[in-house]
Amino acid sequence: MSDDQDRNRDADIHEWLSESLDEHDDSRSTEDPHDDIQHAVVPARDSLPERIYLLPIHNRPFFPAQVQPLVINRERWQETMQLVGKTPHHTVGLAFVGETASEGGSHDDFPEVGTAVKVHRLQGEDQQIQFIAQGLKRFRIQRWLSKEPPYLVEVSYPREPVDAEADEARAYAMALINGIKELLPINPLYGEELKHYLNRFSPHEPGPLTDFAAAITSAKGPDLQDVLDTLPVMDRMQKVLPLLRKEIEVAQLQSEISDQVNAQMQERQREFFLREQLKVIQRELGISKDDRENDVDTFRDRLENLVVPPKVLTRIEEELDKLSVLETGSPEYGTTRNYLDWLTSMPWGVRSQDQLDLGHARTVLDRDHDGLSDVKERIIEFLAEGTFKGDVGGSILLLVGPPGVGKTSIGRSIAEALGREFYRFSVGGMRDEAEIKGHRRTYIGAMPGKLVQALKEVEVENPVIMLDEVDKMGQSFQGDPASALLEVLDPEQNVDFLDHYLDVRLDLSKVLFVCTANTLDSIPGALLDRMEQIRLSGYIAEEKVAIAKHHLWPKLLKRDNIPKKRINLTEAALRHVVEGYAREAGVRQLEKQLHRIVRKAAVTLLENDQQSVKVSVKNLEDFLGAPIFRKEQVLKGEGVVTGLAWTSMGGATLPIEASKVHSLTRGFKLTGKLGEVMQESANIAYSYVLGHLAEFGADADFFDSAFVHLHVPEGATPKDGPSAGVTMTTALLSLARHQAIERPLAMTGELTLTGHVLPVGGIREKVIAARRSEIFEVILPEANHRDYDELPNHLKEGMTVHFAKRYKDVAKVVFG
Ligand SMILES: Nc1ncnc2c1ncn2[C@@H]1O[C@H](COP(=O)(O)OP(=O)(O)OP(=O)(O)O)[C@@H](O)[C@H]1O
Repeated sequence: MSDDQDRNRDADIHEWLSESLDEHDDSRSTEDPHDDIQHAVVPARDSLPERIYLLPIHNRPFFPAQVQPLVINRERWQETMQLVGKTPHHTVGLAFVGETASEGGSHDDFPEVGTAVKVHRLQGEDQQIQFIAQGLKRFRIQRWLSKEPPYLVEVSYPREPVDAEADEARAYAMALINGIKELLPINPLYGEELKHYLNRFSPHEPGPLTDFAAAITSAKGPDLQDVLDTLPVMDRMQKVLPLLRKEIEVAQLQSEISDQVNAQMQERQREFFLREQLKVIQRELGISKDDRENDVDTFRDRLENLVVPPKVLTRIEEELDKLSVLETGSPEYGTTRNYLDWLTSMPWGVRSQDQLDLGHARTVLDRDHDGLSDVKERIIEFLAEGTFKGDVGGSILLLVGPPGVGKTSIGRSIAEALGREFYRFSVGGMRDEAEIKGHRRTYIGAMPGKLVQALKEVEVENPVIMLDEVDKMGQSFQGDPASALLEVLDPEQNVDFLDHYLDVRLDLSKVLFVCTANTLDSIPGALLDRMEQIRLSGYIAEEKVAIAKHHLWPKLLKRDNIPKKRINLTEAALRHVVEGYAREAGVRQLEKQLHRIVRKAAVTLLENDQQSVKVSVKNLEDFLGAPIFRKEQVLKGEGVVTGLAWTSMGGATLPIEASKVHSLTRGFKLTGKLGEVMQESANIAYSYVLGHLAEFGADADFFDSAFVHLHVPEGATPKDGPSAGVTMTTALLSLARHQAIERPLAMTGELTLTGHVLPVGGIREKVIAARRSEIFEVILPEANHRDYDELPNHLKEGMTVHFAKRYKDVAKVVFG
């Protein structure tokens, strides 16, 4: 309501009040329809009028001993009250019509007996009229003068006889007073006011006392009307006393209940007070209680969207309980908080949807990788299988190959093709089982293992996790590496993987594990059995050129934010880089050399303020210096033969030199850091050649007076394996026959003492290595024929391959 409205309303009431209460003396002049009646209302002898207007009341009767504010409906009773205001005595009759009577009521609802009250402090409030009613006397309706509102009646004020022995009446009166006094302390509602009234009543005048007692009970309306109706005071007291007693009982019961409630309230207040005090103390000590609340809130919030297994949930609740009793500053608090942090950071039940779309997978793989068609095909097959199974989880892929051939990059592409998160860590350097399985929480600074860390990071249960260098793990591992890795990788075991720190079971079975290794030799058999091997064997020059052109070079330029056209690397120059500076199986070295070119070119651009720089075969050495590899590096001469080796770094050409040191004594000496197996095969070669000199066209007694030295460069690189048998034999024979091998030719194969050539591993890598060294003629064991046939065409193209069953097949190719 606006202020204006407020003021209007006040003015309204004012007008009405002044009209009704103050100016009643002039009221004769008004045109009130009840004027004639009003004239009839004249004060009774003891100032009680014989004609009074009636107001119906609904809750309970009003007693003559009461003084109480009343509220009535303005619209209905305004007129009545105006008329009352115009009377000299300001008296109105209140009569109890019952709760069910309608607001206006009908004259039938009115009882015979009511109470005349004096109207004080009349006020208007919106819909209501408020006044203070001061009870005067019982009246009995004698005659109805107006049966419509404003109701007007003629009344009498009956006598109220005591009708009893004085003592008896006094006894009742005392009982009433005592009862009222009893109520006082119990029910604060009556309080001071009541005490005040009590002083005014005396046992000698029991009528008002009885009415007052009735009025303060919460008895029902009709019971109270009965009291009002009862004129003989003795009878009335007999009716009121039980009502009062009942009131006392109720009040006592109420006070008991409220005592209990109060006690609880007090306890709560006390707790609140203590907590507040604690906060103050904690604040002073620099520990805030809010930290704990924040922590608990954070942990609970995290659980909201997770599907936490019941056992884990129980553990979390236990730990939260623990947290609530620990000092926030204490080390235990820190440990528990940390633990809860991990427990609630696991992606319980959160999985990404696999995108099993072969077309998309092919696009991703082709976009990121040149060549590797067979590898890509294997991965597509693997994904196709997953499409049928509906899930690729539970498999372990193993990418084997030399460094820098794109194993990591393939792993990433698999994750991207599937739409999964990717996480990679190396197990190569790992010393301790705890790095995989976590420390027990009892250790200071305990941490969960890598797998738990991975899941926290990726926030899903089904990422692609790449474990690098699984072949290098065993070497310095405390505990059993195979069993630790199996626990992680094996679908049978990893369903409920137990990290020592987390100490609750974790399901790793939805993870797609991709391992990488350079060789298979040091991978425990139990593990190898469960892995799907995919081999990346290294690149030939053409592939490297393509990779450099399409991937490495653009990537490097982009990384340094150099526009493509400002450094122009010719294709011929690129080929030179591949052949002269980066001959390893992978492309890391190549990438490094290209990076050098970019760096140097950038300097040239800036220093000479040039728009662009051209890198061609002519000026390549300005950027990279002299080539590291030269064609003439392939050793030649009597007793020198090129072998083919296969190491974890990929395939390699391996020159073997045999030399006659002197002719004083017969003897045989080996150098070149040869492993045991290789030394044995050297001895076999020596024995074999010694026994077959004549057969292969050499002096039968050549070795009788020859101290022979066999060396395998480079001397610092450890070498082992039987596959150089054929090569060493050929080197010795070349020495004995005094015949150098003039053409580029490489060979591999194990030799038995009886001259059989046995199959060897790594045919693919070896062929690649030969091509890289620009050797296009090779001798391979006949038993490896199939391996060679399975090679992709671009590797076989332009190659001359001889397959040898026995050594004499080799000798025939080499010496004719
Ligand atoms: N076939 C390819 N096509 C395009 N880029 C390639 C290819 N092979 C390798 N690369 C790039 O060569 C670099 C080295 O590859 P990556 O790191 O994947 O090798 P890796 O086999 O994992 O090596 P390591 O065993 O040393 O970890 C990467 O930048 C990669 O993108």
